[in-house]
Order: sequence, then C-alpha cells, then structure tokens
Amino acid sequence: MRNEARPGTHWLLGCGNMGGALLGRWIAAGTGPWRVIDPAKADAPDGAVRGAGDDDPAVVVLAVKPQVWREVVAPLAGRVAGAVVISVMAGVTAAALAEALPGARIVRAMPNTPAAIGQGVTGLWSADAGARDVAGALFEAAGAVVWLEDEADFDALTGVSGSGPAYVFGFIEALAAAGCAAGLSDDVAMALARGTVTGAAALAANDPAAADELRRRVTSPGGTTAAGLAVLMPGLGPLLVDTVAAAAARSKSLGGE
Ligand SMILES: NC(=O)C1=CN([C@@H]2O[C@H](COP(=O)(O)OP(=O)(O)OC[C@H]3O[C@@H](n4cnc5c(N)ncnc54)[C@H](O)[C@@H]3O)[C@@H](O)[C@H]2O)C=CC1
Ligand SMILES: O=C(O)[C@@H]1CCC=N1
Repeated sequence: MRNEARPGTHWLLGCGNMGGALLGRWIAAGTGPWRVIDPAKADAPDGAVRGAGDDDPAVVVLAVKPQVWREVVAPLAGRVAGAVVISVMAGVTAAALAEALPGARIVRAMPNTPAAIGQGVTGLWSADAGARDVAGALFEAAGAVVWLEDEADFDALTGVSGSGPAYVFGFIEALAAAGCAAGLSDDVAMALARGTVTGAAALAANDPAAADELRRRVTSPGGTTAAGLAVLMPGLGPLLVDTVAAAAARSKSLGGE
C-alpha cells in the first residue's frame, strides 16, 4: 500500500459548515493545492481554486449532505481510481462509497466544527493503511484524531462527538435561560453561561485530573453546587444516553437514504 497520496490536486466537494471549517485549517497547514466544488459558492476561499480541473484528483473530500451524495459523486466514478477519497458524511458506509467509486481508497471521517479553530476531534476509519496516513495528516491539522478499529462504531461516535458541539451550545443556551429565570438580565446570564462553559472546557483540557475529580473540586460538602447537582445529575446521564442513541440511530438511517 502507498503511504502517501499520488501526485495531483485535492478536491473538496461541499464547502459548507463542515467542509469550509476543515478547508481553512488545511490551507493554513500548507496542504493541497485545493479545488473547491460547490455550486453555491461563487468564489473559492483564499488559497483554493474554484471548480474541478482537467487533472484527476489525488485526494477527494466529500462534505455534502448524505441525502445528495450519490448524485454528487456519480461524475467522479472513473476519475478517482487510486485516489484517497475521504467522506465526512454521517451514515454513508465505506462499502456504499466503494461501490459508487470503484478503485478509490476510501476513508471515513467524522469531524466536528471546533475543527475551525484547530480544536476538533475527528473519528477516522479506513481499511487502507496508506490512506490512513494521508487522512491522519489532514485531520491532525484540525485537532485530535481517534482511530476506530470497527467502522460500525461510527454511528455512536457521530452521536457523541460529531453532533456533540451542538449539545454543548444547547447547554449554554439552557444555562443562560436558567440564569434569566433566576432573575439575571439576558446579557449577564449569557456572559456567565458562555464564560463558564468555555472556562470549564479549557480547564478540562489543561488539567490532567479526571472529570469527576474536577467536578468534586467545585462541590463543597453541603454547599451550593451539591444542591444544584442533586437536581441535575439523576436526569443528565439517562438524558444523554437517549440523546446519543437518537443521533446514532439517525446516523445509521441516513446511510440508507
Ligand atoms: N456540520 C457539522 O457539524 C458536521 C457535518 N458533517 C457532515 O458534513 C456534511 C456537510 O454538512 P454541513 O457542512 O453541515 O452542511 P452544509 O449544508 O453547511 O454544506 C453542504 C455544502 O454542500 C454543497 N453542495 C450541495 N450540492 C452540491 C453538489 N452537487 N456539489 C458540491 N457541493 C454541493 C452546498 O452548497 C453546501 O455548501 C454532511 O454530510 C454532514 O453529515 C460531519 C461532521 C460534523
Ligand atoms: O447533524 C448532522 O447530521 C451532522 C453530522 C454530525 C453533525 N452534524
């Protein structure tokens, strides 16, 4: 197996929220050259060129919605044999991609939007060792990478980390709303909620202590945090189990659409 991409350009199909976030990091890291194929984009971002060229690509990243992927990749069949094709699409299996794109060296990836600032976490899987090296180098430019041994774990991973930033942003919204309900102004409540979540996340990233130890350090016996956690914790675990299960089930079903 080759451990690097064949010569040629890198193509990004779909330069929306996720594709655009990744592309910014990849251009900054000096990868490419990149071509952006997205009918909604009148211009490519700085550092990339708009539209497919005459040459066949070395690397193709598929970042369109799962609902449209078959029609998007149909013109690629015959141009990507030997190319590394990386799909960030939820639910679409490597087998389905390989069937649509004969000879492509398929990688599945599930990033998340903090990749935009190099703070993403991306789940990766490929049966092709050389393609793993190519994809690993790309996604390491956007944050942490976690390799899966079993592609079937992608649905659960998507439910945890692909969708996960939205849960955290939803938590910020809910904590701010709770602050308002307790009498704070909108602005003060949002500043406190946002600052608390970002500060706690940064502490979790920088302090080697386990999450439960970090939680205990906030929780004075008989104090305010204990009173709050007594309300929050019994429901939080089951709620997140149901949340991740719902997202994982949707990931699984998207593959069939
Ligand atoms: N948004 C997120 O947080 C994450 C999204 N993903 C995956 O990334 C993919 C894209 O999601 P988003 O970026 O959120 O969607 P989006 O709607 O922001 O971007 C999709 C892009 O595809 C473009 N597009 C539509 N038809 C096209 C065509 N025929 N050829 C080329 N481009 C075309 C659209 O113009 C749009 O810019 C999905 O498959 C999703 O599962 C994966 C991880 C996280
Ligand atoms: O909501 C979605 O389907 C995509 C996949 C993971 C995050 N966003």
